[in-house]
Amino acid sequence: MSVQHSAESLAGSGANLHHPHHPHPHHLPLPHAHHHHPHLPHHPHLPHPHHLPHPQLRKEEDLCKDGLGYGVEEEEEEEEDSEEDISPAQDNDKPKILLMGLRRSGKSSIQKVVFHKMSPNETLFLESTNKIYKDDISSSSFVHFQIWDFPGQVDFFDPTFDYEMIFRGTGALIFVIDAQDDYMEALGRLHLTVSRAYRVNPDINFEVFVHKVDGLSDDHKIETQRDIHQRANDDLADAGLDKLHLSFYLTSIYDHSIFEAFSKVVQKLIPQLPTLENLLNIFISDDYMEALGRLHLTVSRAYRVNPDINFEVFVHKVDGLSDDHKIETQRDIHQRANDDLADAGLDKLHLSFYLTSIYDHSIFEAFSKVVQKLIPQLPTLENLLNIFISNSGIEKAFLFDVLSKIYVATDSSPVDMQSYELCCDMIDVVIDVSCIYGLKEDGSGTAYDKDSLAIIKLNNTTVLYLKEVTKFLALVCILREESFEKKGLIDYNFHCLRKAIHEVFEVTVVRRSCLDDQLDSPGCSSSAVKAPVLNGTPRGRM
Ligand SMILES: Nc1nc2c(ncn2[C@@H]2O[C@H](COP(=O)(O)OP(=O)(O)OP(=O)(O)O)[C@@H](O)[C@H]2O)c(=O)[nH]1
Repeated sequence: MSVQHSAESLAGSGANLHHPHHPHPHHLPLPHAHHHHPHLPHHPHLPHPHHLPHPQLRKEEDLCKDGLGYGVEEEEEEEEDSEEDISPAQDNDKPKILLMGLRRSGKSSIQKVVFHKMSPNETLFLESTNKIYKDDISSSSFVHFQIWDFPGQVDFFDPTFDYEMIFRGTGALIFVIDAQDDYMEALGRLHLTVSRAYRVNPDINFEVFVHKVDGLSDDHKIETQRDIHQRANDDLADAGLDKLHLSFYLTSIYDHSIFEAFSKVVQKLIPQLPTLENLLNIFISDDYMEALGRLHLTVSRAYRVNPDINFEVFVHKVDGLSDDHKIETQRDIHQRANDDLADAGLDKLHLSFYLTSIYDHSIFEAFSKVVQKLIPQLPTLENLLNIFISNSGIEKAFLFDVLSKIYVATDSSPVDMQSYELCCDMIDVVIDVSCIYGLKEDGSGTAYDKDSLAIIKLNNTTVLYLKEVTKFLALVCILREESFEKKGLIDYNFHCLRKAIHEVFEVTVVRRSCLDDQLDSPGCSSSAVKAPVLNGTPRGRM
């Protein structure tokens, strides 16, 4: 099928094309869509409830003396033993985190996404909270604490609302401000809330989440945070509360920022944190020490049997490390592994290192490089792509394996991660749309075939162009809008490129079938074959 996106329908989608780190807020789950992205990671710093039993949600004694709306949300999942768990003494042992802010600012969404595995899109259907909702995270998380989600319309002047009692046992107060809305009212409310809370308990950590920033441009985000920061602190200074410290975070449930912000809030409540950090450092180094021993054993043995193997080391799961820590870890592993090889007299054995994570594109990038080393036709493909782009006014061209999204070849200009990600996203969009709208009524047909073609114009005068090359490969290019005016030329050049790529692979087929014939003859060692079986061409024996 062919997927021809009109400029209008996708203009403005910009770089928001389903980036794994920035899923589009309105990207609702689509039926039959094949998403090849990794799902959003759960923040590495915070033990995530996914792996743990569902948190116990408890009904507790009403906080107000009568039913004026500040009672505790009743939960159907009440546990039998909840009575004994909810003794005030135990309550007091656990730090309490309050979630406050105006109505619809996103408090319940934050709590559900971070602690209850709710997908961000599902929060669109959350109903307004009208009672204080207490969520005990103790049974589901390493860190014991309670989150109290307040209804937006909480009224401090209501005599039935015992805010003194609440603030006395509070470790952190998170005030959520909707950055997509007019925030003047929220600022007034923030001031009222924190000043009252501070007078009752000056030890509370005051945390301000400038929330829903997914809807704002980068500049706008910074400007909003600066403005809110300034105004909130001015209000405090005017009230003589200069000592009251507010921390600010830009957050959104549609990316990692909410996990990151919550991690910081929780970390401040853990007195053992410095000790924990030290322990973790030791554990990490302990861990890879054993792995290094294993690596050495494996590669040295393999090398002795077949010195032609490419040895590729993935320093993996680096999403949990800071940038500095990543580099340092890679450097250290590199150094130690090579020292071990030198000690064993194996200086000639070359190891390549990659920092990888399944939660971003690094794993695809690394695999692309690994696979490229195994493609004997690579220099030819690279040359062909160079000729193609220079004659067609194209900035960057990738030859992608559609299924795995690894690129088997690209022109010789440097690869920047953003362009690569953009092209990966385009493949996902095309395959998703084809799966949903491109198959025949009876479900037959394939999402990717010889007619597959897509053109997406972004709002920054960039054009993405995808076209089928072989049954498994697609050409994905990035070009400027001006260059796209010569579409006829691009199409013609593409036609020549496609033909040339087919020829390259056909030659290989012929060579391989000769080789196979030789291998079939007795006395031939299969270790002579280094090139992998390639599905470069739709025809022939591969
Ligand atoms: N774009 C965007 N929308 C969000 C985000 N967080 C929450 N929302 C949306 O904001 C709306 C209100 O969210 P709620 O969590 O119900 O807000 P609340 O503060 O608990 O509201 P009350 O219970 O009335 O106090 C929902 O439609 C959410 O989908 C965010 O990070 N980005």
